[in-house]
Amino acid sequence: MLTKFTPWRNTSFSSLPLPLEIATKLYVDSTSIKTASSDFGKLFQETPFAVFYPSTVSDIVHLVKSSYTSSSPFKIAARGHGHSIDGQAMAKDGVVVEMTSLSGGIKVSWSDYLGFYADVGGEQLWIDVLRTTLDHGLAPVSWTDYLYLTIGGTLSNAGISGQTFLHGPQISNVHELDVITGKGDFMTCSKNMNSELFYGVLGGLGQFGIITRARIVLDKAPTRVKWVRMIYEDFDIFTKDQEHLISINHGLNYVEGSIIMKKSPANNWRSSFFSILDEEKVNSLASTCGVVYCLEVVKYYDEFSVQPINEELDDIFKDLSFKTGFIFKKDVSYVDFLNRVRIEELKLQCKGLWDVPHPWLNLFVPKSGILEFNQHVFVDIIQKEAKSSGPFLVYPMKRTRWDDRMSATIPDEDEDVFYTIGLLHSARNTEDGKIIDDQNKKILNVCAEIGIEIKQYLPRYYTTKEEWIKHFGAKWSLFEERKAKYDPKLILSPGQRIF
Ligand SMILES: Cc1cc2nc3c(=O)[nH]c(=O)nc-3n(C[C@H](O)[C@H](O)[C@H](O)COP(=O)(O)OP(=O)(O)OC[C@H]3O[C@@H](n4cnc5c(N)ncnc54)[C@H](O)[C@@H]3O)c2cc1C
Repeated sequence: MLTKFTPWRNTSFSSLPLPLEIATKLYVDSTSIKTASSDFGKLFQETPFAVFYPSTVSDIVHLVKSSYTSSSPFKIAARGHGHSIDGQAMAKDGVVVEMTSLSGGIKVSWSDYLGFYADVGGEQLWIDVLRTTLDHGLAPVSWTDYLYLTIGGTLSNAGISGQTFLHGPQISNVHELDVITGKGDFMTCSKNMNSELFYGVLGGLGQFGIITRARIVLDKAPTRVKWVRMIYEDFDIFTKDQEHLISINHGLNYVEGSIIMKKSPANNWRSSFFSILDEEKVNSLASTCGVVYCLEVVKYYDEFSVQPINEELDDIFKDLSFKTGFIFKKDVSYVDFLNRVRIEELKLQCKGLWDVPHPWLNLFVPKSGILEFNQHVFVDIIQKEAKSSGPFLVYPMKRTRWDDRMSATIPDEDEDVFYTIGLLHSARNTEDGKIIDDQNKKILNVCAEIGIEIKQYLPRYYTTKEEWIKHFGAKWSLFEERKAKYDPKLILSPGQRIF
């Protein structure tokens, strides 16, 4: 049965014939609209016409088909956990699909061909994937630092963390996807089936379809981790050691790094790793030096294993050149390590400091430009201007772990190594947020002036089509072709502001 959904605000919807079961899942109440008009960034607002709460995947198929077949198609944005920075999951005057109202579940299986894998609803949070797979002694291999993000949200970008150098980003660890295209077609895709859609969607910023299921690679889960941080005074030596660590076989499971300076102390909302005394020691060195660099590594192990884990680590660390006396070790459960940011989030939430503006800048920097980046950005801008306490991340990854057929873009350079930078600012208020945003733009300009060919990760500062074309580089024409094929009416993920 068809019904006319009669909205109170937008006449373009009033003539839309929607099946009754779809119309009744569209909400225009102030709470739904307010949530869908805002995100983690707290910098940007865009009001949708309605919010859609699907119960099934076919509800979304009907919704997208209704838009696609309409003479005046409306925009549709899948919203995962809304942890974007400025409106990427919003749809001005369109419909926001609250993916988390689905319950696609998490199912662990095994096949001769794939080994262990999990079929996971696109709306699921990574923390729930972790908990469910651990019940089977298994876990995904590639993570983000924070686990309260959805499968669909991170696979639309890349999904990176300290494991990326070893396993590639999360998009490199997917066997298969179910996707609803911008025409409302439900398609299963993989490397061997509808492969163009598969590669397009992974890192595709939501432009080609809505992910409703992902088949994710699993491996045996460890139970514990050795978690170690080392301090460096010299950026060149710090990055050489990082690159050495990601080059050795059978070495570490996780390699990251960060910048510590007076205004950006050793403990921050990413984790309270250091004890009070150790933190004082590191912060005091940072005050003296102006800026120091913190290498962060992890080695997984099993509590019942006979493997001599400490000796193994000592063997790896003997080749490193961190400052003598500045190595700090912890031994924690695998879950506590992976879920480390949540612990800090809850503390900040109690103090009212989590729901504040987050003018983040995430970049991929070619290896050839990383030393200059340190001088011109970390030292000359971040340290001198001291506008926020960060945290500020810097760690290397390997090009060979990324699949160039996917939409995600990384720096164009022959070197296998490139760096990820995360300037994860929190601002006290909107005014501060704007000041930090201006600093981010200055950083982008400085990189352009000195010729560092960066790529924005979680891109948010492109305002023209030319900038997007430059961002995708050689991939742009394929990106455009895929858009014309899978979302010809430009319905999906308008908040990315590409088309
Ligand atoms: C505290 C914090 C820590 C973070 N740490 C990391 C990190 O370590 N590594 C990392 O890589 N990223 C990290 N991020 C960034 C994060 O991965 C992205 O912002 C991601 O998009 C957020 O997921 P979400 O579910 O909130 O997506 P949303 O913000 O809801 O959506 C993001 C984009 O994906 C689209 N989308 C959402 N669901 C789907 C779907 N099912 N199908 C198709 N498109 C969809 C949306 O339309 C939108 O364009 C972090 C973010 C936060 C807030």
